[in-house]
Amino acid sequence: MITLTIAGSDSGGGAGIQADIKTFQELGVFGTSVITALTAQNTLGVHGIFPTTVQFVEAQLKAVLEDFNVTAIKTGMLFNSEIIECVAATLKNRGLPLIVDPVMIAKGGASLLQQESIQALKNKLLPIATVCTPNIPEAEVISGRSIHTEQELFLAAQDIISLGVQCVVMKGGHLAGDKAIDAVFIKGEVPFVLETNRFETKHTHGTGCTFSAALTAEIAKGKSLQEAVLEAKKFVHLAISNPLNIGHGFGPTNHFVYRQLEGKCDVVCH
Ligand SMILES: Nc1ncnc2c1ncn2[C@@H]1O[C@H](COP(=O)(O)OP(=O)(O)OP(=O)(O)O)[C@@H](O)[C@H]1O
Ligand SMILES: Cc1ncc(COP(=O)(O)O)c(N)n1
Repeated sequence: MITLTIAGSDSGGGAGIQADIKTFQELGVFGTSVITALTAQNTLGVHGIFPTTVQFVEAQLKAVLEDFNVTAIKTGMLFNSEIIECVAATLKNRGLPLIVDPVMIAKGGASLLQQESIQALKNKLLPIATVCTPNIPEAEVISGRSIHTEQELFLAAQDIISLGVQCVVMKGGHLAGDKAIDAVFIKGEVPFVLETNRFETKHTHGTGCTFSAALTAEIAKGKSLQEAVLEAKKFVHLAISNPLNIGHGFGPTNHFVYRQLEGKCDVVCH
């Protein structure tokens, strides 16, 4: 199986392209990449961003797609509307599963998507996406709705589905409480929730990238959306709850442990 990630490079290795490729590797799929920006980044923050030109994003896309039989694609940091439009135009009509992680702001506060690009994300990329995996602040920006109640969460998910997405995973990692709860909405099906204990740690750099990369790998292997989100939740939970404790700030998660523990992890699904 061959997967493609279209995202930014994280020199610190915890998020972005590096997190995606490590996750692909651990889940037994071959990862290819299109780099949309270089970031000078470590566990203390983003110290600089050097975006790729749209021409070179296009060249990378062409090189990968011409040669490899890619089975699933994910996007992460896309940085500007030119890059979003180029990615959308290239992937349109290819009929490949597309997982869009609508990365907007890094945990340390750096902007990874220019404000004026939200419209391109909504109008060009999400209409061709299979799955969208926003956290709550990202879901609020996309839906234009503030989310404080279950009803508002449901309505925001419906708004995103109405853009053309088949499945929305609302990630609850940033919410308070002793559980880490994600709500899964699949078009035409009853929504469900995936729940684990919340692990108390500051080492959650790249959790969203890791989750969406695991989801992409499982979809590439032919799993159903339900099976793929469950496996991705297990992967990210094990990665968070077995921290590596590296770096001086908000450290990366542990991409090795899933295979060591043969994916054994308690996730409640209801
Ligand atoms: N402390 C935690 N313990 C257990 N699971 C967690 C914790 N924090 C996040 N998760 C899980 O990690 C996954 C990613 O969620 P999160 O909300 O952190 O995404 P994100 O905000 O997009 O991440 P990022 O900040 O890396 O972009 C979800 O399945 C979420 O429930
Ligand atoms: C290149 C890149 N992509 C994504 C993130 C988001 O991850 P986080 O929110 O954990 O900082 C990041 N920091 N850098």
